[in-house]
Amino acid sequence: MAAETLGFFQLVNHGVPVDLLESLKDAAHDFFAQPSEKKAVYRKEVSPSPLVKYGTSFVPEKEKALEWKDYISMVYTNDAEALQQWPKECREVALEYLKTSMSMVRRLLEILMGNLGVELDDTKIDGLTGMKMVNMNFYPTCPDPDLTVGVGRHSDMGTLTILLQDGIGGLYVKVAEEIANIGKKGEWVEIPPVPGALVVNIGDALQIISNGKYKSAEHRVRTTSTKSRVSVPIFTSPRPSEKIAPLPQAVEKDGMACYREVIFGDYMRNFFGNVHDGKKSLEFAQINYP
Ligand SMILES: O=C(O)CCC(=O)C(=O)O
Ligand SMILES: [Fe+2]
Repeated sequence: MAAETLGFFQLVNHGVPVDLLESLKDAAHDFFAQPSEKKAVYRKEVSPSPLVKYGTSFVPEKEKALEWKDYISMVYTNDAEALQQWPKECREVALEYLKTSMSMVRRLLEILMGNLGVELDDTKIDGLTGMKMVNMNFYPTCPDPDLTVGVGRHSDMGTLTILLQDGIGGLYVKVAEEIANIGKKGEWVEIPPVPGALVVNIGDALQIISNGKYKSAEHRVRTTSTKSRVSVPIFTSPRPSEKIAPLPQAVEKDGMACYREVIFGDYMRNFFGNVHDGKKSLEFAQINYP
């Protein structure tokens, strides 16, 4: 199963209308096509809303070279605040996308958790996906793609990420070294754009909670010189106040816990406090037995 190996898969029967996906890509282009002054009002230092942040790269203060991308991120609290505070160029489609995707996220988690012997209820769903955020990424055309990266190697921090990409391509996932039963070990494979599909990938929180049964996916994005690219991820994760740890069912089966209990807010601070460096983020929670 892809969740135990690659950590990435694509879905076509996701229940999110295909014309909504088209509208989302248009909305992303509309937002980023605005003059810089219009977008800059959402820079984190000045944003009128604590839910909305516009920026470039991942941790610009720490990076030696910035990633070739801009993004807008929109945190979900409730419908009313989203419709009031998210940028008007994209608020309606982004909210509809989030809401229609969440039933798919729930179904996926029912299956993934079910495999670990855990039955999902509303409280558990809320523990795993209490924090939700829709981002829009914009990768401008780049005169010399060999000299830049769109997004550096990383895994996502949370539980599941749902990603809409357009037809340009350039998203790569690394086939983990530990995987014995599939070819291309350690190689980067492209996640090809499939019309109407959504990409799903596993984040660090789900790796920790499953005691490593589900692997967060290391991925990166290359730039292109021909056309700008947009992508629209939904990040779901535990809330910062949530404590996360390997499930007792998984630990019992494996005979030991591979990760310690962490407060997710501490995990986030470490994640956002360092530049992208593959799956190094997980070391924060890893237990190293002598
Ligand atoms: O643009 C993409 O396809 C992926 C972006 C990504 O990995 C991220 O925003 O975490
Ligand atoms: Fe990512």
